[in-house]
Amino acid sequence: MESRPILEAIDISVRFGGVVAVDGVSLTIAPGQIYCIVGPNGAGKSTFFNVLTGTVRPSTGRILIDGREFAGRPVHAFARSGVARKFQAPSVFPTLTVGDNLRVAQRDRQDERAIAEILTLLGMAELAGIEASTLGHGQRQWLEIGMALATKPRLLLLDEPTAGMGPDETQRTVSLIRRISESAAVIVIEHDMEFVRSLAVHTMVLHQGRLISQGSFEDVAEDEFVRDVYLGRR
Ligand SMILES: Nc1ncnc2c1ncn2[C@@H]1O[C@H](COP(=O)(O)OP(=O)(O)OP(=O)(O)O)[C@@H](O)[C@H]1O
Repeated sequence: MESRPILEAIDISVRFGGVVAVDGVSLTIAPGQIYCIVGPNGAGKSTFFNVLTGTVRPSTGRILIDGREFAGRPVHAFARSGVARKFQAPSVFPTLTVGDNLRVAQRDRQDERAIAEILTLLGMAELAGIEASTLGHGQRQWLEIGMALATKPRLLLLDEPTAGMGPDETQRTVSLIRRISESAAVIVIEHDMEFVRSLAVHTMVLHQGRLISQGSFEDVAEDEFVRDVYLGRR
């Protein structure tokens, strides 16, 4: 049975002056689903994410969370409804311990059990007491994902979570995202096609603001138009 969608983005467009950054894109995501959004630079991926998290108001289109209209509502209303985001830019507090970074990120009363669960999920239970500044790049990225999880999201948006990671860390991130999807839907923007291939989920390709292809990774990778876009022929 199909679960009820958490979020529906319907025919979203975003204009910045003369630039149409997002042009009529729709997406529906239900609990447990994972989507990947790919596309060349300037395709509109980040702007679309900004719409889904409430930081950019769409010029036209509707955002429904649990069936209620959210377009134009403030970013904290999206967060309160369970939409969380890990940014590309670092947000870890380097002088705090790993555990304290997670505690700071918790919105509600401190929940030590939830912290312990997140540390286990991240594979970083042994590192709870160390200063975040001493973490390697991959561990820091995972901690940031953990900080987003500390808000107990129902929908987690990840913007290039494997940027700067080697192949092993990238594969660990694939496993981590699969485990996260047991409790939250996940949408990932990613440039690393090996990651997208491994994750093997519903993939959406944006180009010049438009959704030009979607389906399994294999479907979109074989799409002639998508190949042309990536090879710079369009
Ligand atoms: N605040 C803004 N004001 C004006 N134009 C913007 C703004 N934000 C984005 N744009 C433009 O909108 C288009 C889409 O940009 P966006 O950052 O969403 O693409 P992207 O797919 O995330 O690219 P990248 O992979 O490089 O991050 C680009 O032409 C960009 O220059």
